[in-house]
Amino acid sequence: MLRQVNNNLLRRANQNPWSCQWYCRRLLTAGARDDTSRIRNMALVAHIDSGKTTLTESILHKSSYLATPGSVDTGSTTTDFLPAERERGITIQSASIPVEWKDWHFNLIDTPGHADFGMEVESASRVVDGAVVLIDSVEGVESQTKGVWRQLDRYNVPTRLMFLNKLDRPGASFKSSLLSLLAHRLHPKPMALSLPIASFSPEDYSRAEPGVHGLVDLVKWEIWKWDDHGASSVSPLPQTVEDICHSEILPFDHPIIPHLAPARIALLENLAMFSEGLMEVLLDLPSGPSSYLGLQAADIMPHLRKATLRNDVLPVLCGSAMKSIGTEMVMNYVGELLPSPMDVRHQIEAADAPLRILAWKVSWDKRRGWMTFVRVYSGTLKRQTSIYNTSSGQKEKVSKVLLLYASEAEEVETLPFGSVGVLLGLKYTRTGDTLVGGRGPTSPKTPQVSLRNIIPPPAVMSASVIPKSHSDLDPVQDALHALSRTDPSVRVDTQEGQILVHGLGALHLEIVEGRLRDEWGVKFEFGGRRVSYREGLGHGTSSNNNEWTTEVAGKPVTVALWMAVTPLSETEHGDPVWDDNLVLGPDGKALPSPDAFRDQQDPMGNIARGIASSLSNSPHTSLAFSHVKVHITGFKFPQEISPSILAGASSAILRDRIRSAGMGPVMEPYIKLKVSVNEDTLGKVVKDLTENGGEVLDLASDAISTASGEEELGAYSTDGVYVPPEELSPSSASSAAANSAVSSPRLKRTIHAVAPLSKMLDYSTRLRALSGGHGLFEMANAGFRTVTGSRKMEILREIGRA
Ligand SMILES: Nc1nc2c(ncn2[C@@H]2O[C@H](COP(=O)(O)OP(=O)(O)OP(=O)(O)O)[C@@H](O)[C@H]2O)c(=O)[nH]1
Repeated sequence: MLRQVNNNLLRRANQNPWSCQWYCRRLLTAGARDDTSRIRNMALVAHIDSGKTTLTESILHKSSYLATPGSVDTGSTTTDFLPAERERGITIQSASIPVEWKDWHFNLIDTPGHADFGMEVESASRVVDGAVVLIDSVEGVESQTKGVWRQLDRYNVPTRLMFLNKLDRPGASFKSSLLSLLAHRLHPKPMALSLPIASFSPEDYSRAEPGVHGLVDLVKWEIWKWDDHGASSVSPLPQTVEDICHSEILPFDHPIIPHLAPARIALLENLAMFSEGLMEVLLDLPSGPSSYLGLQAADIMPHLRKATLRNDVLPVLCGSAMKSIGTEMVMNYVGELLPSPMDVRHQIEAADAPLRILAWKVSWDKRRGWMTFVRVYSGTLKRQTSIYNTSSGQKEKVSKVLLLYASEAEEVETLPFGSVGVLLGLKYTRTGDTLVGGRGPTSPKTPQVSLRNIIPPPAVMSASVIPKSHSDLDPVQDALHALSRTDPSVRVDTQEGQILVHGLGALHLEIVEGRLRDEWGVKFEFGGRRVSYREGLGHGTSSNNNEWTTEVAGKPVTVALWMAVTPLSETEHGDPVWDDNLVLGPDGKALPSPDAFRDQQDPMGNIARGIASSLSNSPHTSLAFSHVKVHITGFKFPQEISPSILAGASSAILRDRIRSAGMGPVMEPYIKLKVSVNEDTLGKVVKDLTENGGEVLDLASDAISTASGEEELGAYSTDGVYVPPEELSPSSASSAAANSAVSSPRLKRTIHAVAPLSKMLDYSTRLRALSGGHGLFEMANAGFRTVTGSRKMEILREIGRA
């Protein structure tokens, strides 16, 4: 097997851009991925444009995969290889890439930051064991930072490292970024492991130029310096402040020197709060700061690792991905602190257990056909084996197993437990399916429990797809079917003879349109875009009917289903699994989505299917429902009932209840907006927002000004010292904004607002006109809101129901 790997590597090494250095390293570490304790399955996640792809390029460069890092700005990156990604300079699909670094094998997934491609973050979050979350140090925590943070929570990925990126930018602030983690309640104990050094040249640091040229690693007690080409050098720091002043490492009067010892002492003492072992070590040290400075990293790291894995602390690193400053430190700490598959308790997971894998992404490649990205949760997957899809109930044959280096691939014989790879040859598998070894459900060797599914976020926009001619209908439908297999957040249905494609936003639909044309080559027109509205439960008295009878083979069959159907209360939240409704079983617990019931005979699964069908289509408006709570309290049906009759009866009973309650409120999707304009056009932009149903939430430029009520929280500041809560004031946070205002020729203002998505579809054109071309904006989904009476009439007219 090793020889085959080596031949592949040798062939690849002769091709661009695979460097010889990388080839040598791969030869030495080809076995690393077989040692599960050395695998780190991790994702880079963040708000749009925080620098994930740039950091990925820098990691690929530092790990010798690339001779020089590519750039998002010139469309030359490895992971953003789709034409649409290169043209727009944004990531659209997540790309996984294996990285060999020191003793570790990382499976790194670069994810998109734009909320329209949230499905990609959803599926990446499902299969990783840890994540690096980036923030732009000028902006601090942004709306989608919180979005991806919640996605990681949802898939139970507690172990994260934070990377404060873009410290080279004017207006960047390490301290404000650190404080914004607390202000937005991302984590109560962010712990800075490194400190930035703006400059080593006395002329520059005396003028306090912005930028970053070096970092101090507070754990390893060493100093990193980078030259203008991103090459690094590292030196140990002396154990006394006096020796640091007399060393050549830093100019003797460098302003950071007085902060170094307090920062390390604070780090150790704060960490000791979560580790009795480290507390004992510190108590045994002779008194005086030099004993703290002399403590070896090997004595600290096990405590830091445990505290990180338990999520007691959030390790924070910093640098500039564009200048490759801090990249090696991120890679070192990913290896040292993030969990291996063996550190995480997934459902049933072991190397010697029967094979169980999860398909977390499916994509189509003209050359290779269907490519299924999988993670092995137990056992070992071999090439040319038959596997069984517990979700679709179909057998599949694996023809090839690949490790994918973005668009390049290396063929391997096996994928061991805990690893991530790509399978060729699977014909039916969709994102979220569980695949197992063995011959099928009847075989005792086939594991019966499915892995947790991946849930697409709710669609907020749709467009009609009109085939150019009758002969184009089938190819268009096949292409849409294939596209929704690769991207489950694209949903397709037919309403009144029209094909509708639903997506997560305007950009998402634009990309869908481009992919249908370019990748599948089908001929069609895209009709007008429409936001997806929802209906809520009517306020009338609903019938108490809980029975439904039909005839089977001439005999009556009666199904009874008792349930309470109410709107969600103010304090209740919809479940994304149920498209923002809440469905509870007889035990009062949330019912899983119908897809989660793998056994077709399971009565609860068939009832769930019926409920889902009624909630997806209102008898009054044909809109899907939102914010409805269905609590099933009991059921009765003949034992030999067919699954489809039970599902149909459940659907009919709920539909009857909904119909009798009358038509409910109509809801429409809202978006959060962040608009940045010059001061002189602020008035016009705000007026336009309010005229279009928007609500301005904040005109201050930094999100931290909302940090009220953070009484019990504090943070570790630039010098690593704990900042008490009283210092978490708007003024301490606004220094970054003030800096940028001073260095900017015209005063910029940032507007935070919410607005109905339907009124913002042409916002880029509108804003360009209003701001004289100087405005910038970002959008993120803000959920569904009930509309007023007049707007309801407008919507009903738009959808042809009034
Ligand atoms: N000054 C500076 N610019 C950076 C840095 N990192 C990234 N950028 C720039 O920020 C922009 C966005 O960078 P990307 O790497 O595409 O960000 P991303 O988070 O991958 O973007 P999406 O995947 O589209 O969300 C590009 O213009 C980069 O050149 C940095 O450290 N410093």
